[in-house]
Amino acid sequence: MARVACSNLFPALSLLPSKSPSSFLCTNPSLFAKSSQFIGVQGINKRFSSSSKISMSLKAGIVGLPNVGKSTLFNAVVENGKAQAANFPFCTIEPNVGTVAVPDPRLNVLSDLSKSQRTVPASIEFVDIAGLVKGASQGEGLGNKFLSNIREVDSILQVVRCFEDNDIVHVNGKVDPKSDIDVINLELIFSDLDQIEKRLEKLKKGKAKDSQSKLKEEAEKSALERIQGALMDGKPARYVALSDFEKDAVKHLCLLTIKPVIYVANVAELDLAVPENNPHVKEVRNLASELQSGLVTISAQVESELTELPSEERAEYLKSLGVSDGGLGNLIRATYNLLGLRTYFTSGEKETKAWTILAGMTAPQAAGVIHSDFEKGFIRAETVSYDDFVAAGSLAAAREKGLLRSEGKDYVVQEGDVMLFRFNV
Ligand SMILES: Nc1ncnc2c1ncn2[C@@H]1O[C@H](COP(=O)(O)OP(=O)(O)OP(=O)(O)O)[C@@H](O)[C@H]1O
Ligand SMILES: [Mg+2]
Repeated sequence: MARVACSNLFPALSLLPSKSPSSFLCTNPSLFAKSSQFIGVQGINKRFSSSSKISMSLKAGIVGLPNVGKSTLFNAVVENGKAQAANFPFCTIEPNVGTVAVPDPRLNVLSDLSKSQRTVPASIEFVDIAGLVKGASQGEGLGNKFLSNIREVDSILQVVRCFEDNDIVHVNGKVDPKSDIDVINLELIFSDLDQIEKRLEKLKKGKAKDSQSKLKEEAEKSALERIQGALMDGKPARYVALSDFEKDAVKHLCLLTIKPVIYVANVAELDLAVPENNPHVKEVRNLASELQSGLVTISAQVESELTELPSEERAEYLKSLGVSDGGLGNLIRATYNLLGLRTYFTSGEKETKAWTILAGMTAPQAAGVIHSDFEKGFIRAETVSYDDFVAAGSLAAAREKGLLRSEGKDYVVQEGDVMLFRFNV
């Protein structure tokens, strides 16, 4: 997998021209960015919530029992990741946070066609969280502190130990994915139940000031009662069908079991070529599908060793294990999709860049990801699909062939669109 240095994620900032023309056709958004306001990919979170009223942070939390390989995975996935990873439980206490570039082969194709000076991938954040043990919701191990770290992420990557190694301590004495998954899920359920109980107590007092708040409180109460029922049956909150209004009403609780999950089967290097030969992996696959969640098989150990090798030796090492790719790229992309994220591109001589949006965002909202002025002054978007861009060879050629569409403010941006925004400032 081609890895991209994280320093690429934060483009050099340039100043807005002091006298801006009233209408721009923007091929290079960073040219029009004010240095104090345009803060690269990381700034996206803020802009979504302020200008588009879409609350989004792009965090995926790495969760699991102690000593299963979470920090090892974090170090492999985050460029220059420096989390302490060692063979003893509760090695991690404070969470480690790092930015991860999302690999996307389309970027280099566009960049080559546009002869771009630089290429900037989309990114997400990974958070390496302390290990969880049975009883955490009652304060065992690192207990509630750990659970509050999970509350802050948007999706969960649950690392499940599938490698046998007598030298690596397993907190419950043996490798048993079903029991490990049950422990984690139960603790998350207990924590949610506790929170819901307290909240329902408060809601009973019914302190809503106006009819709108009253309606919202009623929706919250009804949703929480249904979720409580599911949790009592051992089912996560994400199983409960909620209307958009109800989802919004319960959002402030940041319930742990409402977050989407990917199970990460952490295997020994010898299992990487045919993971299904490992019965533990089969077990995790079955459980993941029962729990309506994704599965990615990876060897955190191999991935971390790969980062230590010079790039020319990496392919050789993977070949010796019978694979061409370790699966880290798959994990990052799966996480990106799990977060409900989509990509559109801008591509010109200066740069080709992948921009992150939420599925369903309109053209002005997508423009607002680049700069809030683009959203406020949005006029039209010139758009071509990735495939049409590649077939035509350039934006100019796509325009000549009539493949470039002029879209208005209601246009819902599609995955892989290559876009130019026309706007007033
Ligand atoms: N696939 C694997 N095969 C063999 N050993 C592994 C594998 N993955 C991780 N390990 C080893 O497991 C040990 C624990 O790893 P790590 O510190 O990453 O766990 P952790 O889940 O972060 O633990 P904690 O919860 O205590 O912070 C390390 O010695 C690491 O080298
Ligand atoms: Mg750790």
